[in-house]
Amino acid sequence: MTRVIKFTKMHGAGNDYIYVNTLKYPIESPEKLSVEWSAPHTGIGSDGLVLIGSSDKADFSMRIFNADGSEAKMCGNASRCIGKYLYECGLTSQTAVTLDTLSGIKILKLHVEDGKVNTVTVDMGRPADMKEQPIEANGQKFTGTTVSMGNPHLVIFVEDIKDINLESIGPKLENHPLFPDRINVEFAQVLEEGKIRMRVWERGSGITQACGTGACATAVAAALTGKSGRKTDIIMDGGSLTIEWDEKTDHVWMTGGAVRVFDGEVIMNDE
Ligand SMILES: N[C@@H](CCC[C@H](N)C(=O)O)C(=O)O
Repeated sequence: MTRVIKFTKMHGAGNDYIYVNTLKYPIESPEKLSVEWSAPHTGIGSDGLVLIGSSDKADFSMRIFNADGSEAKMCGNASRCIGKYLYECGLTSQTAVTLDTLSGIKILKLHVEDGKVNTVTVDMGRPADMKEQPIEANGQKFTGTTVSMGNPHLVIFVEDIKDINLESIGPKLENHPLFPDRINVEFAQVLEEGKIRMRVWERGSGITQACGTGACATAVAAALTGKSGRKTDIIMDGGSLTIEWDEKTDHVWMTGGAVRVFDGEVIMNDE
C-alpha cells in the first residue's frame, strides 16, 4: 500500500529538523525514519526528526529523534520551530502554548508580527546536575561543567575556540566512559561581557550549527563559573540565541528565531 506523509523542513539558528504533524500523518517507526530521512545524500537531509502530536497534559506534544535514530528528551531549537509551525499552520491562535516533552511541559511565548511568528521565547525550566567535570580525550585535559537541560551537556570553556578540532574530539567526549548515556558537548569562548561564542557536537547528530539546550547549558555554566552574568547571547555557527537564567525562579529562558524552509512529501511504500 502506498501512502503520503507530508513534512515541513524548519531550522532554528541553522539546527535543521524534519517536522511531521502526527495528528494528520501518524508515524510508526520514527527511529528508523529519522536515520533514513536525515541522511544528506540519500534522504531529505537534516539533524533529525521532530514529531508534533496531541497531549492530555498540554496543548501539544513534541518528540525529537537525532540523526542516528536515538530519542532525546528535549530540543530547544525544535520547540521554537514548533511554536511557529502551530501558529502559522492554524493549529493554534494562542500566543502562549504549552508543549509536552519527555523532560516536562515547556511554555512557548510566540512573538507575532503581521501574522508571522518572528521569534519565540521558551521557558526551558530549571537546569540540573551541574558539576565541575575534569576530563581527558585525545591526550588533552579539560575541565568542563555538566548541565542538564532535560538532556545532558558538557560545557568546556577555552581561550580560543578556533584551536578546537570538534570533528575529532566531539565523538570521543560524546562517548566517554564517564557518560554511559552519552552527552552533548559544547566548546565555548567568552568574547565580551554578555557574548559567548559556542560550537556544539550533538549526541546522536554530530556537529550541528546550533543547539538550543546547549546554548542554555553554556549560559548556565558561564554564570556558575563567573564568566558572565545571568543574561547572555550565545553565538553559534548558524545564529544566536539570547539566554536568561532568572535568579528568582531559577528558570532558564531562551529567545530566538525559527524559520520554515520548505514543505515536502514522502511517498511510503508500506509492506
Ligand atoms: N538540537 C537540540 C538538542 C537535540 C537533542 C540532543 N542531540 C540530545 O541527544 O540530547 C536543541 O536545540 O536543544
